[in-house]
Amino acid sequence: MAAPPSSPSHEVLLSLHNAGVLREGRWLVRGVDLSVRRGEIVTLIGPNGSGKSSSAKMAVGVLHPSEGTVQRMPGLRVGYVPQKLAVDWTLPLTVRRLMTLAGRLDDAAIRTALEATGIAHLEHAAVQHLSGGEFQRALMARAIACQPDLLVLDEPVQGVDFSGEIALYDLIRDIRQRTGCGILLISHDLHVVMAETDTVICFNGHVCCRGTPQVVSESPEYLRLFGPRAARALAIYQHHHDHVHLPDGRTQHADGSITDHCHPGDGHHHGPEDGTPHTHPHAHPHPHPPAPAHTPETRPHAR
Ligand SMILES: Nc1ncnc2c1ncn2[C@@H]1O[C@H](COP(=O)(O)OP(=O)(O)OP(=O)(O)O)[C@@H](O)[C@H]1O
Repeated sequence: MAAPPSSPSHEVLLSLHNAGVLREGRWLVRGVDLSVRRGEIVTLIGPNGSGKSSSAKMAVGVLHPSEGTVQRMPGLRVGYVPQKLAVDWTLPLTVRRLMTLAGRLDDAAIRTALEATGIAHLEHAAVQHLSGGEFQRALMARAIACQPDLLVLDEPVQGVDFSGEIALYDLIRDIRQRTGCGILLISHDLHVVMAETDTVICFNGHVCCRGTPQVVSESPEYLRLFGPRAARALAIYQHHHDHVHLPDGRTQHADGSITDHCHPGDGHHHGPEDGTPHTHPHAHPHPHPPAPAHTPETRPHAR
């Protein structure tokens, strides 16, 4: 693996060009352009059902694009933490066994990954008895054990309380720092965008907008919504877009027209979806009305 870079390199690990998935006549997501370089953290945000997981699945090859292309660096090693894992919870399963389900790993690789994720003491623990945060660490250990070039993490903080969330983001930052891998991170909560994120891409059935995160502590609105504790560790980004997502899921364009879907090629957009601000009446401090911060009770759990 390459030496850890201090900033993202120019080596592109993965890129999606105008990629989309069509199922039973419906586009799950469409018009996705994104790339991840070695050492770069790219975070996908957006509301439920906006196409983040479908895009990640295209990236790792679980879903094949119905249109567009997905290119991976030859020989790319990918570590993937899916949003859902099909595990039979009635069968005894240790952390060690969980790590080797997907393929052989030698003892040293297992130990190193467990130590890096802070759960070496849980190697022989039953997965069923792990806390939410421990389980996410076990999944992370599994993903990094093969020394991936690219880590794809689909909502890695689900089922984890606030301080656990911060600890997991610290861990992700450390992994990037130590190994220099690229990271594609998915979150549907605006407030969990990592400060270390190089690029944030906002989905809403398509790539809605993208940009660089900005420190949330500078945003009074964000502070009011999520509180100063969140602002200390996390970041937000400024973006511009040329359309409004209506509550019923339709899209109102800058020309006033309303369509069921929104796609870069549908003739309604006035600027490229490449970070260049579109013709736009106003800039939003955040991509969409943010979802309320999860409480432990409302947060979806890994199991
Ligand atoms: N295999 C599938 N077949 C049919 N529809 C699907 C399939 N997978 C996902 N969908 C639909 O595609 C849309 C996008 O789903 P996706 O899981 O990509 O969204 P997401 O942004 O990751 O959402 P969340 O934040 O809730 O995880 C959703 O409406 C979902 O119901």
